[in-house]
Amino acid sequence: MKVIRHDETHHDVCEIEADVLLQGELDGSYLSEDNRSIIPTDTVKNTVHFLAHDQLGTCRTSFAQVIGKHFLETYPHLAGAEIELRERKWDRLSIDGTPHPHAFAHSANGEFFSRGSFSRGQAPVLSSGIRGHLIMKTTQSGFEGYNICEFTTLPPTSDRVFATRLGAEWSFDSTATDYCSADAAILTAAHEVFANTYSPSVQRTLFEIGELALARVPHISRIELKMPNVHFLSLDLTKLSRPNQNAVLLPTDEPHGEIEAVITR
Ligand SMILES: O=c1[nH]c(=O)c2[nH]c(=O)[nH]c2[nH]1
Repeated sequence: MKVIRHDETHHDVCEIEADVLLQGELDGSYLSEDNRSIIPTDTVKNTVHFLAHDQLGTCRTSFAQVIGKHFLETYPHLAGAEIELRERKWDRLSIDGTPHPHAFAHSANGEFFSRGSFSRGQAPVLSSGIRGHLIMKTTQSGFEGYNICEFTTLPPTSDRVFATRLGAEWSFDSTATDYCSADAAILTAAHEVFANTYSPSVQRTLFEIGELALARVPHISRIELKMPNVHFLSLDLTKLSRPNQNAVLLPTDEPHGEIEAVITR
C-alpha cells in the first residue's frame, strides 16, 4: 500500500497486489544446478516495493509499465515479463458532504486489475479491467422469442430482475496515456447502458455496453465482457395465500448462465 502524502493530512492511497512472471534464458536453473540466471523471487518482491516507493502514484496501469520496463532494462537475459496488478480500491469518505483528506472506505464491489505483457524489442501490451462487479436492475429486462425445443421449460417474460457480476477487460492501444480516466469512463458507460436501456437479453445489453465503451474511449482497441446471469427466482407464495407478484425472490448461485463476448473496432 502506498500513501501519497500531498501534505501532512491530505493523502491519496493506492493498494495493489502484484504478480510478476519473468521469461528468458533461465534454462540452466531448470536443467542443472546452475542458479546464476535466477533473479530470486525475494528480490522481485523487494524490487516492486522499491519501485512503489519511488514511482507508484494512483494509476495502477502506469505502475505495471514501470515494473515491466525495469525488469527488461535491468536483466539482459530476460526476454519478457507478464505483470498483473490487482487493486483494492479505497474511496475517500465524505463527512457532511465534504471529502475527507485522509479517511477512506473500502469500495468492495469488484476488483480492478491491470495487465502488462512485455516482450523485448516490442511495444508493451497493456490492458485493465474489473472482475466481480455486482449490479442489478429490478425491471426493464425481459427474455422472449428464444429457441423452443422439447427441453424448454423457461417461461418468456418482459419483466424480470436482471443481475450480473460484471467482468470486463479492455486493451489499450499504443496512443493511450490516461488509463485511470479510461477505467472510470468505461465503468460509467456500463452503468448507463445497464440502467437506462431495456434489456431484451443479457447478450444484447453486453454488446451495447461494449459498443458504448469503444465509442467513449478512443484509446481502447477491444473489450472483453463477461456477464453471468445471476438468477433471482420468484418464490411461489400461493400456498401461503399470497399471489405471485414477483415480490419475494430467492438469489441462487448455481446453476447459472455465462454470457461472454469480445467486441473490437
Ligand atoms: O438474457 C438471457 N440470455 C440467455 O441466453 C438466457 N438463457 C436463459 O435461460 N435465460 C437467459 N437470459
